[in-house]
Amino acid sequence: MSTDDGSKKRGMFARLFGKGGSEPEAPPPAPAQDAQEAEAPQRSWWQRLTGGLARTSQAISQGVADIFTKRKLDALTLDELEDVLLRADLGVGASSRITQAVGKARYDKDIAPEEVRAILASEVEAVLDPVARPFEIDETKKPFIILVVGVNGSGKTTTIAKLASKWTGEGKKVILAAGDTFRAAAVEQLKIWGSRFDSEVVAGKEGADAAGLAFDAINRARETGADILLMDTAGRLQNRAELMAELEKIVRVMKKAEPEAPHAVLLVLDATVGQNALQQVEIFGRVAGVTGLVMTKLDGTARGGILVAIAEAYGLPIHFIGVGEGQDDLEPFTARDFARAIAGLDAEIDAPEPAPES
Ligand SMILES: Nc1nc2c(ncn2[C@@H]2O[C@H](COP(=O)(O)OP(=O)(O)OP(=O)(O)O)[C@@H](O)[C@H]2O)c(=O)[nH]1
Repeated sequence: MSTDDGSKKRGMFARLFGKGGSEPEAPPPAPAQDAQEAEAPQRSWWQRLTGGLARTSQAISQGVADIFTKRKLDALTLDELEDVLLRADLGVGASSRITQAVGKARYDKDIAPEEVRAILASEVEAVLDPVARPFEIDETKKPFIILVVGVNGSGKTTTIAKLASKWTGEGKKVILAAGDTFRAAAVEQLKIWGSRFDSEVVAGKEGADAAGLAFDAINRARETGADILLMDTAGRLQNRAELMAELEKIVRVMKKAEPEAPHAVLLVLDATVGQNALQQVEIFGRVAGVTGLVMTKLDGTARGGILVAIAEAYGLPIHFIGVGEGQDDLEPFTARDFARAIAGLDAEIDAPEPAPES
């Protein structure tokens, strides 16, 4: 790992747990829950969500306002609307459907930008609703084994820390497996998190075989009666065949320890990579049998519509979204909130009934 990566990770660690400037080696002084409470943000989830999605919603709202203020709804304005939606990465299918729905509502008449945004929200919600699935842990499977995969820097380790913190807070016994065996610092970091959540961390030597580690971690989780095993993996580019073959091997070897393992495979996607995320879903899905998605860094992009394009293309469950680096910035995904947030609506306004066809 480069020094830059190291300081970036330490920065993330400090922000997550309020330990400004702490090195990974520092002894953990306070339980994560206390640190979290001490730092408890005053903002509600809705405020964090709308704040995180502000770049996307501003781009859409501004685009819609520029098109529809004092102009009639016609073929030209509809084309312009479709462009705004495509630029926000909503994808061809959703953008054209939304545009058609808006056209149907008021063709050749004036339409207020707010009405356009309300129609947009209801169309986006319809696409997302079938994929917005809470992440379920099957308690009959003990340990419940979760493999976390994704490209470098997508937010896997952060997501693991946030999930482990949440589940240990709910009284579950969680074991972490430091499958990023290439980076000593990643292993160190998981160990520190583990001590904060009172979770054992199974780690091998630097450069150890990640598949062997997965096998050991499953057995260790069994021996200790853990409820959940969260397995980190090294970041890998989806177009690097040898790294993807290694991931395949991890899954294969896991099945030797537990035929049904992994019970869940979470693909962590960085929203800022745009359309490349679609290819990641395709390839990780094929190699690792992804069961659900976590989309991070929606706060870092004006193209948060990518989530809609992914939902439409793959129909995979979306379990969590990340809208910031803080511990509270990862939340279960809900279609309605997301749709309203990117359309720049507040939570209460409902979409107008479409006008009857003439
Ligand atoms: N703004 C923002 N940053 C995030 C979010 N989630 C993660 N990050 C940051 O993204 C960076 C990379 O996150 P990691 O968790 O280290 O990513 P990783 O996938 O484990 O990376 P590798 O181990 O290199 O593969 C860190 O600086 C995190 O703080 C998010 O939702 N929003």
